[in-house]
Formats: sequence, structure tokens, C-alpha cells
Amino acid sequence: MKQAVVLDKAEIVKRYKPIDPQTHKGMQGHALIIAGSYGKMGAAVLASKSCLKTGCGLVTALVPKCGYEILQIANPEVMTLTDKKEQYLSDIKMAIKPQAIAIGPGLGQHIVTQKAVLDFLKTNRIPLVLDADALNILACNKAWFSVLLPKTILTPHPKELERLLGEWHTEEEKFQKTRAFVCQYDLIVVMKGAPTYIFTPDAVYVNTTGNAALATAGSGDVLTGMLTSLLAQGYSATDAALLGVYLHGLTATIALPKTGYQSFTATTILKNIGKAFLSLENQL
Ligand SMILES: NC(=O)C1=CN([C@@H]2O[C@H](COP(=O)(O)OP(=O)(O)OC[C@H]3O[C@@H](n4cnc5c(N)ncnc54)[C@H](O)[C@@H]3O)[C@@H](O)[C@H]2O)[C@@H](O)CC1
Ligand SMILES: Nc1ncnc2c1ncn2[C@@H]1O[C@H](COP(=O)(O)OP(=O)(O)O)[C@@H](O)[C@H]1O
Ligand SMILES: [Mg+2]
Repeated sequence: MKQAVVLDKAEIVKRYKPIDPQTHKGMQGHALIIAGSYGKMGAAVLASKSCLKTGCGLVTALVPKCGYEILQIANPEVMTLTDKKEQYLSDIKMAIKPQAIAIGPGLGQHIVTQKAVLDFLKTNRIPLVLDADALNILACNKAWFSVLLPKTILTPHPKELERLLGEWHTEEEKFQKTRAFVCQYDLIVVMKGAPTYIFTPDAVYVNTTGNAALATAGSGDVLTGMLTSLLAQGYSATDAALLGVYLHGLTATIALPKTGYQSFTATTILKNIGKAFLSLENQL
């Protein structure tokens, strides 16, 4: 494999777009987070909260009925649409026009949800992030890789990547398979781990921020919301993936001296997104 590009502050600062003083919520993008099922609504809460805290003007969550009060109470700033089913999503239709969509955190893999996801993927033309159960559903239906919109961002952890691509025996083989996958389908893969690599058809990047504090439930759900937020704000898929992964890691770099590894949670990431942005602003 060609050498990975090191994703350091210099790489990020040249891609970062400071906020326009004349902006308003209508210009900051509208994102839709399709997530959650009975018992996993926290994933929808975390992803929609991180989406807002990364600068998106409007965020809507589409969840099963059982998520309505949870979402509205946990996230008063987030608008909530509900499915007709109580515990899982059965249909992905919307009367809104978001600039970016995320699907997957906490979604579950009910057969009805699988069909809804696949039907949606066939017709969707809006920039997209696929995570968690959306990846697991795709892994069960590999013929559907070819319907994905070019430059869709996929964010697998190692187990999800293995479900998508099959087993590998060496790191080199894992990298080769991932590279071939992104080139064949014109996708972006955020290969989550320590460190995280971002694969695009043109280059591979290696992140430099973060630490083992991020090994905590919901950490990936927060990352999904951050990436979707940046996409909705008009960043290209590559820039959204690079900036989002960098900032997500930076929250842990910043917070670790105060929290230690053990007490750092996904909520700590949310609390430190602002500081991560400020540390970028100081470099401009
Ligand atoms: N509060 C919530 O509602 C939460 C919901 N979640 C959702 O729960 C569902 C299941 O997600 P999971 O990821 O837990 O389940 P998975 O079955 O996809 O992944 C768990 C497996 O992956 C392996 N794995 C994960 N990261 C790894 C790494 N870095 N290296 C090696 N192996 C690794 C683990 O050992 C384990 O065997 C998803 O929909 C997810 O979004 C989780 O995000 C946790 C929080
Ligand atoms: N040891 C580690 N060092 C750095 N980052 C890590 C480490 N472990 C996990 N992470 C990061 O934490 C996130 C975990 O995502 P994921 O496994 O999807 O969590 P969840 O599904 O619980 O939300 C990824 O961004 C991953 O890169
Ligand atoms: Mg995850």
C-alpha cells in the first residue's frame, strides 16, 4: 500500500471552514439521523446531539415510536419524526429535505428494518453516512453495495468491516481489501481503530488524535453524528470524514488529563467538541 497521509493539524486547518458571521440556522445545514430501536435509543440521542454540537443548523431524528419522548426530552433542540412501528423502523420516508443523512446507530436488524434500509438506499441521492446496523444489514445483502451513492461514508469498527469484506489474515490484506472496496464502489471508509484510517479512492489517511479513552459505548455513535453534521454543512465527503475523525479524537486528547481513561464516556466527547473546535480556531 502507498504510504498513508498523516492527518495532523496542518492537514486539517487547510480544510476547516470558519463560521460565517452572517450565517443563520437555515445556512448551517439540516441533517437527518435515522437511528434507534427498543433498548438502543441512546445511540439515536448521542448521534443527534453530536450532530448539533458539530455546528449543524437543524437536526431531525427519525426513530421508532418508542423513541419519541426519549428524544424530545434528551434533546429538546432536535426535531423528532416517528415510524408507525413501536420498537423498530419499518419505513424510511420523510417530508423534509435534509442536506445529509446518517443511518444505523442502534437501529437493530429486524427483517422489516432491513427492507426499509435497502429500499431507501436504492433511491437515495442525499449525502450519506452508514454506521453500525446499517453496515450489518448491508453485509447481509452484498449485492446492494452497487446501489450506494458515490462517496457514501461507511464507518465500520473491525468486526463490522469483517462482516462487510470477509476475513483477513494480515493487516496488509485488510488494507488491500478495504482499498479495493472503496475503489470499486467509489466510497469512503472510516476504518475505526487505534489509529483510525480513512480510505478514499484517491488516498489513505491516518489520524493522529485520540486515545484509548474512546473505547467506550456510544463513541462511534457520536462520531457518526459529527460526520453527518459536517456533510450537511457543505463539506465534501472526504473533508467531512477527515475533519470529523480528527475532531472526535481531539476531544479525548483534550479531556484525558481531567477524566483519565476510565471515567471518559461518550457524553465526555459531546462536552469537549467545543474545545476541539476552539483549538483549531487558535491555529488559523
Ligand atoms: N446506548 C446505546 O444505545 C448504544 C447502542 N449501540 C448500538 O448497539 C449496536 C451493536 O453495536 P456493537 O458495536 O456493540 O456490536 P457488534 O456486534 O457490531 O460489535 C461488537 C463486536 O465487535 C468487536 N469489536 C468492536 N470494536 C473492536 C475493535 N476496535 N477491535 C476489535 N474488535 C472490536 C467486539 O469485540 C465485539 O465482538 C449498534 O447498533 C450500535 O450502534 C452501541 O453503540 C453502544 C451504545
Ligand atoms: N483504543 C482506542 N484508541 C483510539 N480510539 C479508539 C480506541 N478504541 C475505540 N476507539 C474509537 O472509538 C470509536 C468506537 O466506535 P464503535 O466501536 O462504533 O462504538 P459504539 O458502537 O459503541 O458507538 C471509534 O471512533 C474508534 O476509533
Ligand atoms: Mg458503532
